[in-house]
Amino acid sequence: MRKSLVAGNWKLNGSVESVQALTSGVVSQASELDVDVVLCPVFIHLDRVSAALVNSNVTLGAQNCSAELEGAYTGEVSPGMLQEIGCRYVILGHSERRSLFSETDQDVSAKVKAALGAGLVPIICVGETLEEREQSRAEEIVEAQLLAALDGLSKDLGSVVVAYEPVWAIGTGLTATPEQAQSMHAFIRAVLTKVSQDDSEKVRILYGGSVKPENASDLFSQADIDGGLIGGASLKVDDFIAICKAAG
Ligand SMILES: O=C(CO)COP(=O)(O)O
Repeated sequence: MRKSLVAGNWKLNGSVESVQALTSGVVSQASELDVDVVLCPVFIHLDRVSAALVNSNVTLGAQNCSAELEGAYTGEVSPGMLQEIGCRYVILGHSERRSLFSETDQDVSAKVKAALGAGLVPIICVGETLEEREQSRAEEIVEAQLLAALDGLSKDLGSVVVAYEPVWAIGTGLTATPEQAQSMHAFIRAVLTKVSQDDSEKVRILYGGSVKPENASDLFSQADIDGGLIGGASLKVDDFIAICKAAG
């Protein structure tokens, strides 16, 4: 039985004040939740949020990391540094990083390996664009992204989380229907079986893309949807908690 996981990807949002308020709002309501809850602020707020999560059942994640471990890499943050300040998770391969910052499948693969090496759980994001879906290439694209990210990692499959985020559903208000999402999640699980027969059933596959309190229950009731990666709605305490409750 997979425990549900709901992660809030705060993206490039938040001031010192708003991040403190959001964190304490989530922590105060999270104690009753029977799901793994993860908050992913920007790098410079990680330390502050980490301190606020001590003695709570909420865990910390980063939105990206370097594939490099240390050295002359100006502006980078290594997975070991994230682990040291309290991160357990790191989002990798988000479509915004792929499309806006030119991250390739090879970059994602190197980051996944580095994250696992530092003891972090990578949340590996995959998803097709609208054009790719309309060309009936959604499964082909998702399979290629997934196999590249997991290349050589069959022994580590039990230590990763996958997030299916159709690019056309991110921040658009358009959500995949529960049936569309379940169909892709079942396909992803079949691809994971090719990576490791033994561990594919252990992997939590999150759905992301315009998840809201109104659509969360229908999505999370699907057999292969094990929680969500939440953008906009994770910036409002009540909406985020309602989504976490729907996953519980
Ligand atoms: O990109 C997302 C989470 O990583 C989804 O964002 P929205 O929930 O705002 O659509």
